Amino acid sequence: EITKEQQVLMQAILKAYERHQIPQDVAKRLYSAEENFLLLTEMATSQVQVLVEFTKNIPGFLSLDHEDQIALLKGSAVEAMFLRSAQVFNRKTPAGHTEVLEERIRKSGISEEFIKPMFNFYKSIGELLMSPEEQALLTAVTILTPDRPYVKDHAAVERLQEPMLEVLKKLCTLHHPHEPQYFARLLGRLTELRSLNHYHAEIITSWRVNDHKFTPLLCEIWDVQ
Ligand SMILES: Cc1cccc(C)c1-c1noc(C(C)C)c1COc1ccc(-c2ccc3cc(C(=O)O)ncc3c2)cc1
Repeated sequence: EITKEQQVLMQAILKAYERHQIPQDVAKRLYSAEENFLLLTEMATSQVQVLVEFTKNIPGFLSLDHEDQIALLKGSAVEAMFLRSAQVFNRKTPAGHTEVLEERIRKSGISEEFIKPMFNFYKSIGELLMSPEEQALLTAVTILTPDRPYVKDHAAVERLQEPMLEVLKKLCTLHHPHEPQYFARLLGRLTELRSLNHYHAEIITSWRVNDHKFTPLLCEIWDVQ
């Protein structure tokens, strides 16, 4: 049977225990727009590094004209990163991971008018339920887009992109036998990506107006500063 003094001791301990919760704002700390921007900048910079390595492994890419290689990378970086970050949003990882990324993008100083089309795109990519092969090929097809600004030898880029499109088309038929339109839907996403490019250029400008700093690699690939 618990004695009186044991009761008193227990109450004192319980009271002290309940008091030592960390303050709710720290527990649920919503990162400031500044902190979110810095983390996203770090993610984008590392993503560009990974993207360059991926691109160098696309068969034939390194035999393209060197200036065209740069033009293709600069012209496709944002689109490739939308595709890559979209996989993260739609991957069934423990909820925390995707929520954090979504939360940080929503609270990084991007104006509402751009957030809507961005997340519509993320949702439309998620609905496609692409296989890893389709994701990789779609990214390669995006990078090998012949009509990027400043590309001189269009034909050489087309010769690399065509076999990718052929394989992608076959994969779509294999993976989605009941959806003959699946390949067309995939290519439709590439059109949506182009429009996001324009939005993104405005997002960059508005960040710069608010004196946000980018890393040297991002300045180089996005022609800022
Ligand atoms: C905000 C925005 C949206 C879309 C495209 C761009 C460039 C921007 C954009 N525009 O500007 C910025 C910075 C400079 C503020 C960004 C931020 O870009 C990114 C690019 C990639 C990623 C990202 C995040 C998690 C990943 C996890 C994994 C993995 O677990 O396997 N893999 C790759 C991952 C890549 C996040 C933000």
